[in-house]
Amino acid sequence: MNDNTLRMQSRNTSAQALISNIAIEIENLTVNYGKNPVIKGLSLEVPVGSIYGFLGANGAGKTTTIKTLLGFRPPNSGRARVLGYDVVSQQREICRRVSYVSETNSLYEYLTISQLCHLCRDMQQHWNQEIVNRYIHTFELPLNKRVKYFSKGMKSQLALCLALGNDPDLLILDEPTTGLDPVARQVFLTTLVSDVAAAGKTIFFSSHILSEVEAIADHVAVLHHGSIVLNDEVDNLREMQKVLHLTYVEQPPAEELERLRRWPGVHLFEQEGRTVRLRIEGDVDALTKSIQARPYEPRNLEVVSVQLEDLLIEYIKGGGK
Ligand SMILES: Nc1ncnc2c1ncn2[C@@H]1O[C@H](COP(=O)(O)OP(=O)(O)OP(=O)(O)O)[C@@H](O)[C@H]1O
Repeated sequence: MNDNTLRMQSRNTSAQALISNIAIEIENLTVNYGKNPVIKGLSLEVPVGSIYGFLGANGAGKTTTIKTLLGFRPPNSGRARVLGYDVVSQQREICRRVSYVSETNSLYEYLTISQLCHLCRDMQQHWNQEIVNRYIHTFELPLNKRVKYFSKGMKSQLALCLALGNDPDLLILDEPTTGLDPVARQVFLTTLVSDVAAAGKTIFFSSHILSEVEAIADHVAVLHHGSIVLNDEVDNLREMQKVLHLTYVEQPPAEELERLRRWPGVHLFEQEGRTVRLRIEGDVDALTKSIQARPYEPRNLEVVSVQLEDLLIEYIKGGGK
C-alpha cells in the first residue's frame, strides 16, 4: 500500500468520524499494568466539537486512558477509536490529526522557540507557523531564549502553542494548566474556547481544577477506580440534579424517612431532627407532589439547584454513591 492510498484511506476514515459526529469512541476498554486492572470496562463517546472535561481522583486512570487513546498503551480488551482511527492499528493517523499537551511536556530543552518551530515545520505535515506566532505573541514568550530557562508555566504555554501549530482536529490535554498563574490560566482557557473550540475542533482535557471545568466544558465524565461513574452534558447536570430541603413540624417517623431515602433517583439523604435534605436526579416534581400528599406534609419544602462543583466532588470522591 503506497502513501497516497494510505492518505486517501485516512481522509475517508477521518471523514467517517465527522459524519458519525464522534471524535472519540471507547467501548468496554480494559487496560492493565501487569496483572493490575487500571481501566475497567470503560465506555465513552466524545462528540465532535465538544469541550470534554475528564475528571477523577489521583490514580483514577485518566492518564492511562489518554495514553491508550494516543496509542502509547495497548488495551487488554475492548476497543477505542479516535477520529475514526483504531488506536491499535492506526496510531500514525491519530498522531497526524491529534495534538497532545501533558502536565510534563517533553520539549527539546536546549532549543529556542525559533529552533523548535523549524524542527516542527520539518516534521509536521499540517504545520501552520502563523497560528504559532499568534499564540507566542499572546503568551508573550521569548523567541530566542532556550526552553530550559523557561518557567513551568511558560513551558505549558509553549506546549499549547506548538500543539495548535499542528492545526489538529482534536486536542487532548492532560492537566494542561498545572503551574499556570491565574492570569496565564485565564488566557490559556480563553484561547481554548474562543479559538480552538470556536473553530469546531474537539477538546478532551483532564483536570483537577473544577472551576476551570465548569468555566469551559460542555460535557463532563468522571472516572472512579477505572470506571465511568458520571457522564453527561454540563447543562443537563445543572438541570437534572436538585436538592430538596424539607422542614417538618416535628421529626417524621422512621418509616416515612426510609420511604424518602428509597425514592427512585434519590442520591443523597441527610436528616437532622425536623429537617431532611435530599439530592435527587430526575423527576423532582413527582417527588414533591408525593411528599405534599403525605400525612406528614412538611411545613416548608424548598427545591434548589445543586452547585455543579459540589456534585462533581461527590462523584470524584465516592463514585456518586
Ligand atoms: N507505568 C505504570 N506502571 C504501573 N502502574 C501504573 C503505571 N502508571 C500508572 N500506574 C497506576 O495506574 C493507576 C492509574 O494511574 P493514572 O496515572 O492513569 O491516574 P490519573 O487518574 O491520571 O492520576 P493523577 O490525577 O494523579 O494524574 C494508578 O494506580 C497508578 O499507580
